[in-house]
Amino acid sequence: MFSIERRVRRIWVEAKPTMMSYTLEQEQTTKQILSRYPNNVDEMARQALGKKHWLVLATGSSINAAQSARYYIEKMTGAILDIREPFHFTNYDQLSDHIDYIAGVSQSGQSTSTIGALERIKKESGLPIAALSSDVHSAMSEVADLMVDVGCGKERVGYVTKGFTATTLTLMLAGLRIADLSGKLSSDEVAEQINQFNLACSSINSIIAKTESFYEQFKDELLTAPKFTVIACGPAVGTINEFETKFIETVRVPSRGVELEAFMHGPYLEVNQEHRIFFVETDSKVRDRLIRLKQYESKITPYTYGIVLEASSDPRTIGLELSISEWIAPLVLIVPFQVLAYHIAEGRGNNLSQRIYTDFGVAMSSKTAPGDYV
Ligand SMILES: O=P(O)(O)OC[C@H]1O[C@](O)(CO)[C@@H](O)[C@@H]1O
Repeated sequence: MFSIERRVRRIWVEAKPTMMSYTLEQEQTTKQILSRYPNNVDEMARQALGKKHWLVLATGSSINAAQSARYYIEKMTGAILDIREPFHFTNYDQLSDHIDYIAGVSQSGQSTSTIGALERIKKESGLPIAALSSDVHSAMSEVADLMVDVGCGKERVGYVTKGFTATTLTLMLAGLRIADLSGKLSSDEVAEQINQFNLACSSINSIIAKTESFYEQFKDELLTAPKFTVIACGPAVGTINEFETKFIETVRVPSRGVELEAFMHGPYLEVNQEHRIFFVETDSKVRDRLIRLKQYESKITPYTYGIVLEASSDPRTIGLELSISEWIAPLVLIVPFQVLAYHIAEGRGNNLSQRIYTDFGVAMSSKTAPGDYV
């Protein structure tokens, strides 16, 4: 295989993008988004300044991105983020009086459930509505007061990767800008946050390279897996939800992301010696509990693996060698799972360039228009 740098350079001459070529674009795309701070999120930050209770509506990878950014935004702003599935919200939920800010997130801007939820809110309230998308002229723009460009351009494959990191980063930066404007952070503290984002974005190609060598080493175990489980806690719960989405879309074997403590109340009972379990560790205050669980499960199945932020000498663990907080970590913790999803799927013979169920979005009216896919 060519080096990551050479593969990144080749993307621009390849006619047809793939999930992997978009994965390889992420370092450059996230660096560009970061370089546009604060202008890219300034309007949203001013709109949301002082708001205490956000309702965030999104589905698929977009809700996973919102969950990945949630704790960072909450820490930065002091606001509470109530993140919900829009279809369920529209048909069953009440619009609480406590809500004072609305954010809809749809990378395509074409998910009818997200647009429908925003339409309901517009009809029932005068709450300010921001919509984040990679297409600011998409159907979602008709209902939003403010369109926020997540800055990655259209992603023309069904299994999004760069749209996920771009959305997560844009949301996090909006949180940072609010902290900056409100005076919650000093200019030195803002610079320290930017520095951590820089470290994270600049590490993406090296995370891809590390994951590919991990994959080569454990290929046989990964390709024959009957089931994947990933366990994490805190902000990394957004990561494991996106792992689940990505593996189900591409690898297509049972895959589940489970929050640490939730795993101990039912899911532990199904573990057998064939299960493949990943543990995602950050500098969490409950990290010891995660490590204890990993030790316990490693006695039941030999197929346990780790992802940690620091370096690791354990071959079964991908050490990202990255000094960033657990709040920012979800921006890049997803990258190993994107790379594994692609290689395991292709290795199992799922040709991801061959689209399937192409009539689904139109048949079920889940999108306003057929996907603009290659
Ligand atoms: O972020 P969007 O464009 O609303 O899409 C939500 C989800 O729907 C899909 O497009 C599938 O219909 C996923 O790829 C995506 O994660």
